[in-house]
Amino acid sequence: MDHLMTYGSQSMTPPLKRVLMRAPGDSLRQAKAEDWHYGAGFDANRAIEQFGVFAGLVAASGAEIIWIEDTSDGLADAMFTHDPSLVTDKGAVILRMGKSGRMGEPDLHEAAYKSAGVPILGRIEAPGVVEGGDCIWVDENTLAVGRGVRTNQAGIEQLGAILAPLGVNVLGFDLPLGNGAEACLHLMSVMSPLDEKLALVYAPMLPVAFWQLLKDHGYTLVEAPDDEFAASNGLNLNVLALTPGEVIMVDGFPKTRALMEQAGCKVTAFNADALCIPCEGGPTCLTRPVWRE
Ligand SMILES: NC(=O)NCCC[C@H](N)C(=O)O
Repeated sequence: MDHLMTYGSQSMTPPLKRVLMRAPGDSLRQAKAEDWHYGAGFDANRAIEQFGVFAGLVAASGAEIIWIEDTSDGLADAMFTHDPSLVTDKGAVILRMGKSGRMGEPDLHEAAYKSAGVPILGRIEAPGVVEGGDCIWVDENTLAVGRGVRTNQAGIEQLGAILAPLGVNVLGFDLPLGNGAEACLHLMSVMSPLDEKLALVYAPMLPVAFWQLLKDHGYTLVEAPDDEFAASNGLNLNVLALTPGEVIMVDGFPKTRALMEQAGCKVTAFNADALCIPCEGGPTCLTRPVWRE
């Protein structure tokens, strides 16, 4: 069981020990912005450089990176490894994507887990869809799941059935439509865990029952400012905890940074104006934690 213990992640802030990532390469270079809903500022070569800086920060934290290779498979969004799978203390769940261009990604994750010795606990099947960005561990027995454009009720029910034997309660919360069906809006677009009971939120878009659940669990909520949420396409809110209270954010949002620092966090920022902001995914989205402990 020894090396098999090198997975498990039912909370989102303990030290990141192992993480699944995919460096963008030719698939991103070949991507047409309009096909992928990438916005102004998209520049594949600069995005690739910025990803390199981000991966350096993750590696410097001591986390082991399991790499999925970009084999020019045309899966431009596959750098956002947070979304096609979820890892529990008993193994990985292979998800099913709500964005049609991403349907090929879960198979890449399944293959990566097989070679890394991480068991596959289950798989979301049609008509269910669930994306990892919609899943938030409120505590190790409670998984909140956003019901929206990327995740549907059938998927939430399947996930609930897969996780019930682990004693995990899966709770669905309705998301707003936001900027429309083509845009990326996950539950994690409106909340990032920073420490065990500390989270950065964009309060106006939080599902009320989810906000109540966080309060009932004793969370302190740091509220991101409207202007930086708007200016960043929501990416000021997408913050990766490397360890409790030590986080990586996208550079350029000083008010959000100061609020996290006032709440006791150590913040590192990297420039992602060609990567995260146009491609609609931040530091959490670029990582699929496989082992946190
Ligand atoms: N967890 C996340 O928020 N992932 C971001 C994914 C961005 C990607 N362009 C997408 O639309 O799926």
